[in-house]
Order: sequence, then structure tokens, then C-alpha cells
Amino acid sequence: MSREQQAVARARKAFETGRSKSVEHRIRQLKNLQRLFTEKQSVISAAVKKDLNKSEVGTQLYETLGLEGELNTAINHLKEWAAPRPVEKNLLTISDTVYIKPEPLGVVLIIGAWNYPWAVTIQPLIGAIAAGHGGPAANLHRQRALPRSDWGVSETQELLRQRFDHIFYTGNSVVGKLIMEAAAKNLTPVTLELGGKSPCYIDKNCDLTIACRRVAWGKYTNCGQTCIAPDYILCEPSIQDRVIEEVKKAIKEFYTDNPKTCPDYGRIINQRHFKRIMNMLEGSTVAAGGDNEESDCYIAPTVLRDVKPEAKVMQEEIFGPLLPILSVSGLDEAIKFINKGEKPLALYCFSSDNKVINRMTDETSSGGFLANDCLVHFSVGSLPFGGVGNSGMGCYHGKYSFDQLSHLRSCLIKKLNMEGVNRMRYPPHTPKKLGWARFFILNSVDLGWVGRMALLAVMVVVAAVVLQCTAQWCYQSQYSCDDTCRDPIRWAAQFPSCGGLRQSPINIVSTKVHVNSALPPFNFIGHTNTINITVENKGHSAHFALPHSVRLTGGALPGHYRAAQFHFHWGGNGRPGSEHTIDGEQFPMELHIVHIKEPYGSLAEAEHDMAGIALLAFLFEESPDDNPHLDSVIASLGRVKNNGSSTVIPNFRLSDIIPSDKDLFSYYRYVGSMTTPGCEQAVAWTLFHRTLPISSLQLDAITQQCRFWTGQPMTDIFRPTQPLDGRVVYRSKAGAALRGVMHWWVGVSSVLLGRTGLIH
Ligand SMILES: NC(=O)C1=CN([C@@H]2O[C@H](COP(=O)(O)OP(=O)(O)OC[C@H]3O[C@@H](n4cnc5c(N)ncnc54)[C@H](O)[C@@H]3O)[C@@H](O)[C@H]2O)C=CC1
Ligand SMILES: CC(C)=CCC/C(C)=C/CC/C(C)=C/C(=O)O
Repeated sequence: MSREQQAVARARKAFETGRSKSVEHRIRQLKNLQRLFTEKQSVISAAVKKDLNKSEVGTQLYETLGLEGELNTAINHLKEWAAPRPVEKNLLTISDTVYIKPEPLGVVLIIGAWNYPWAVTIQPLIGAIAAGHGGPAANLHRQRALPRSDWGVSETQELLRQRFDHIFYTGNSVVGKLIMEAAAKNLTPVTLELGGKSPCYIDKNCDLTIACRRVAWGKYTNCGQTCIAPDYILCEPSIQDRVIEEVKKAIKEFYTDNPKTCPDYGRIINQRHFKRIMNMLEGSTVAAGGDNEESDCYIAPTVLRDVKPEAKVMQEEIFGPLLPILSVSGLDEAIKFINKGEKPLALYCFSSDNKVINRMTDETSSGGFLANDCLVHFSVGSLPFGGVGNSGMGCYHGKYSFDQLSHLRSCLIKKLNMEGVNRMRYPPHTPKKLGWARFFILNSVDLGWVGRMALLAVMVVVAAVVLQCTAQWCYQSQYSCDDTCRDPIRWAAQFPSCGGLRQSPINIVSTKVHVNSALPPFNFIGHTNTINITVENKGHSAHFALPHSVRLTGGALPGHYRAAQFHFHWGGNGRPGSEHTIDGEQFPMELHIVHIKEPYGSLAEAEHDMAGIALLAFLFEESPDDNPHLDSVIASLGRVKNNGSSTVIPNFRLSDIIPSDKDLFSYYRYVGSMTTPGCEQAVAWTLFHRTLPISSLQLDAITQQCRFWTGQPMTDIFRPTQPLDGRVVYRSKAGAALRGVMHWWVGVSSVLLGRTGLIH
């Protein structure tokens, strides 16, 4: 086994122990690394001094200071970074637990360059430890420093033959491609922090002294061997001389008249690079600097003027202290020039004019963009640092390092209930299910603070929608409606009252009814008033709303009642559709007029009272002729074909469709329920003997016009008859005395309450 294989095996074994997954362990490791920079600062600085002639202060300022900041950030935020991250949900997943769980990938190989040897290796290492990796194999390629731990090109090549879970590479683009090729063999993800030529546009509209000082600092720091150093200047010819003068002034200010002896001026890493940089001078005019000494790897801060795009120095990243100036006619040409090249790692623009800065950002692309300064974006831990295109892929710093080296695992934890909602995605697929799926999937729930505020409201909407999809009831005729709705025999599963012992409708066996002389005629109030009524398709039937002025007393009802609405139950295609049957006979249609006991304001309030709702029912019988009083009703149904649609019938009189109270003295009475969910057992039923006429043509017209909420034709809208369960059906006797009324009702109530008491 090679040294490299052993190192990788050790790292993998360490990872497989699972120790590195604990956040406490990661924080301990990061604190150990923190100690390295306090305890070994002078050793670190001395090593970098040997390599690059960086001063101790320079090493701290440009390398270790940033690392200390990164360590503090990681230690302080790790718990938060590593914690599961709840995400926005859609309506389909609102009741699930949906989150991102950051997980370590495994073993990470970090390959760094020599120019900032600590920054470019330890900074990704901080991310790797924070993300919970085992023992990352850091390859520190430094020529003179720490020789025994130095692994160079051949060791890196051997490492690349091993399998890793991520490779984080910093260096040039040519080697970057080799890294990616090696990684591809194992489909290992890569982060490539590469370089390239970072342009610097100086607009004539800016303070050139300040601009040139900042450019000079960015260029000559570390002797130009900085990945994000401004590679060359683009400016108009009119300002070139001033730019040269100002850069020269800054060089003198920073590095004295003799940079060679200045402790803050660095050296080229080796003679190979020295020769490479010196070769680039060929064909260009030196405007400042140019002095050099090969044995000392010294090249003075140098400015080149009137440089042509074809010049040698413009063919590759300089990575040394040469600053070429190229002429452009203005911003347009600068943008064109930049866009002709590869996408740079950094792009700099100096201008006092925001429009210039905005155009430069809008019309170009680069890893990072900095206006009116150089390099400092590297030190902002909250900004992702990385290239684009030829300057690299992936990014790091702060939380970005953690994320870059983590697997952001998508987790969705569902419960095994709520199966009804899932039906929209199970075959058979139908356009209706697709409609629901669109609604549930495309409506997201933002759980930000605003979202949290709105969550309650959303839950209500969702509950309503879920109910509609999972608990929506339907008539038997609709039952094929994607199997999401409940037909009458399953209403009770969702609406428990529907399984009660006082349910309606019933079959009335005429020979078993109890004739009761205490059931007097009714007293209709407002039935002859001319009113405008609103008709609405409610999805299961059409409701005709009645005003409060229509009222009802008498009929042995225990109080005064006001009308709420009337509706019809019908069949279809010649089939009968009444709800109640008499001696087993079903009638073509049935009219229900719903009344609420006073002082209740709504059905919901009335449903707690056993006689809170008074329902007057009329059966229709087929007649040879049309019933002209039904014309306006039939016409209005044609205007409310679809669920939710409504219309108005003007000048309507209830007395036109039902006989006057004088003619309605004969009726059946029993206590029961509403005939649609929730089947509230709060109804005093009155079914009149007197039937209403309707022709078969009218019946056809009624049953063929409307559609259910499911879109199907609204036919056979009746609930099958329910067991009597011991209840008594009474029949009124014409001419009954009014004084027996309360006595009758009290009698009925006590019988029912007694039964209810037995049941519970
Ligand atoms: N984007 C960024 O953050 C940074 C980018 N850079 C870029 O790096 C470049 C300068 O560094 P380099 O000269 O590349 O540094 P380098 O010569 O130190 O190479 C970088 C790493 O690649 C390894 N390597 C080199 N040749 C290899 C090969 N054939 N096979 C396998 N491994 C190999 C080296 O051992 C070293 O660890 C510049 O282009 C600079 O812009 C440098 C620092 C930071
Ligand atoms: C404000 C301040 C001290 C900023 C430091 C900017 C700087 C010189 C960063 C160096 C970045 C770096 C490590 C580049 C590289 O790898 O080439």
C-alpha cells in the first residue's frame, strides 16, 4: 500500500467510526485548529517568509487573520448550520415534515496552491471539519516550508487515483481539468477554485489617485501572486499617463523607492515562475519598474503601457507583479473586451458613476465583482467565493464552505394517514385529479415569518380543500367521481350524525301511521309576497334563498319559524327522485322548504334543538300538462348550471308553487334529520298529502340542466330512505283543535329523549 493509499484508508476508517458526525466533536476539532494559529503563529509566518518573503504581519493580515475569522464563524454557527433546515412546503406536503438535513459526504481531498498556502488549504479544511468529515488529506505543496509533510505533484497524482467523496482543488485551470478527469472516474464531486485574468476597468470619471492606490495594492500584494489580483487595466488613452503616474506614486508609498529591500514586498515562488513572468514582458513597453534579479526571484512592481491585446502578457494569467494597461474607447469597448475572454474569477470597476458600475455588472459575468476596490471581497465571509466558467466551479467561505462540502439531503417524513389526498396521483389518472394536483402542488406555503403569520389562514384553506377532496360527500349517482367522495352509505364515516337513529328520509307505511288530531293546519306568513330570490348551484343541488319575511307557525311546531331556502330532489332520465316514499313508492320529485326556529340565526345554531328546523316537503306527481308556476324555477336552473353559479328570479311568490295553507291541512309528521351531510337530527318533518303537478317535459328540463361539483350531470339527487328505528309517524286529522298542540309536541319529545337516553 502506498503512503497515499494508507492516508486515504486512515481517513476513511476514521470517518466510518462516525465520531466526526457529532457536532461537539467537530467543534472540538475546530478549536484545536484555532489553537494552532495562536500557538504556532511564528512558525507559520517563518515558513511563509521563506517561500514568498511575506512579512509576519503580511502573513497574519492576508492569511491567518481570515482563517481565525472563519474558525470563529464556524464554531459559533455550526449548530445552526448542521441542524435540519425546514423548507417551504406546498399544500400537498403541508402536514408532513419537510426539511434538508446536511450530511457529511465522507472523505474529502483538499489540494491547495502555494501562493497563500494556509488560506487555500485550511479554509476549505475548516468547512470539511464543520461538515463532519473524517480525516481530510490536505496536500500542502510548499517548496521550502515544512519539507517533511510536503506532498507535491507526484503524491497528488497518486492521491487522485484513490476514491474520494469530494475533491476541493485550488490552482490553475489546466490542472483543474486533470482533477476533474480523475474525479470523473468515481463520479466524485469537485470544487475547482481556479484563476485566470481578472480585468480592471478604470473609468475617467473617478478619483484616479484613490483608484490607482487600490489597484496597486491589489496587484502587488504577494508580488502579484494572488488569484484575484487585477490582471490588467482597461482605460481610455486620455487617462493612461495619469494612471501610470498614480500607480507609480502608490508603489513608492507602499514599497519605497527600492521595493527589493522593502520587507512588505514579496518574491516570486521559484525560478520557473520567475522566467515565465519575465518572458511575458516581451513586446510590451515598460512604463514603471521592470528591475529584476533571478537569483532572488525578485521582479519589481512593474507597469506596462499601450499594451496590445495580442501581447504575450495578455495571453495567460500573469500571476506576477506586471500591470499592463490597455486602451479602450470607453465602457462599451471595455465590456466587449471582457466578454471576449474567459469568465474571470474577479472583475473590478472603478467609477464615480453608478450607471457605469451597473452596466458593468449587468453586462458581464465573473466569479466576483468589486467596484472601487480590489481583493477585499475575499475577506467577507458572508459572500460566496468562487469562480464561474474557466475560473472554477463551486464556492466556499463561511456557511458556503459548510454547504459546499455537505450533502444537502432532502427529507420528507409523512404519516400513513391522509390517504384521500393521495388519490389525486394514483391511477386511474383523470383531468379532474390533475386539476387537484395542480392546486395542491403549485400552491406553496412560505414558512418565513410572514408565512408563519399566515399559516393559520392557510391551514383553514387547506383543511377546506382537503375536506373537499377527501371528505366531500356525493350522491350514489356521482360515486365514480375519482373515488374521492363518499356516497350515502359512507356518509356516516365522515359525518357521524348520518349514522344516527333519527335519520331522514323515510318510507312512510300508510297503514302504520298514527292519526293525531293534535296536528293542526299551518299559518303561512309572507308566502304571497312578491320577492326577488337568489338561486345558487351548491354543487349537490340548487338552493333558492328565501327572505326572513317568509315565515311559518302552526302545524304543532313548538315556536315560530322563518324560511331559509327551498330546494328540490329529483331523479333523471325518467327515473323518480323523491326522497320520501309512501308505501315504497318513490315520486318523480320532492320540494323541501327549510325553516329555522326563531330566534336561531342559522342552521348551525338550530341543529342543537330537536325541532330547530322545520322542513315542509311536497311530493310531485307527473301531470299531462306543464305546471306553468314552475317555469321561472326551471329557467333559473338553466342559469346555474355549474357549481357556485347563481342567478336571481325576480318577482317570485312562494304561493305560486305551493298551495295556500288552507289547502294543506293534511300531512305526515315525524322527527328526523337533514337529508344531506351532516344529517343534523334537528328536524320536524312535515310531508303534505297534497302532491304538486309536473309534466315529464318539465322533469326532463329540470334534471338535465345542472352539474354537480364534480362536473357530472346533477341527476338522482336523493338520499335513500333510512330505517325508522322505532320512530312513530303521525298523520294529521283535518279540523284538529289547536289546544292539543303543545301536548303533542311534548309527547313526541319525551319519547325521543327517552330513546336517546337508552342509547347512550
Ligand atoms: N481560485 C482561487 O481561490 C485560487 C486560485 N489560484 C490559482 O492557482 C494558480 C496558481 O497556482 P498553481 O500554479 O496551479 O499552483 P500549484 O503549482 O501549487 O498547483 C496547485 C496544486 O495542484 C497540484 N498539481 C499541480 N500539477 C498537478 C498535476 N499535473 N497533477 C496533479 N496535481 C497537480 C499541486 O501539487 C498543488 O497542490 C493560478 O492560476 C491562481 O489564479 C491560486 C490561489 C487561489
Ligand atoms: C482586507 C484584507 C486584509 C483583505 C485580504 C485580501 C487578500 C489579499 C486576500 C488574499 C486572498 C487569497 C487567499 C487569494 C489567493 O488565494 O490567491
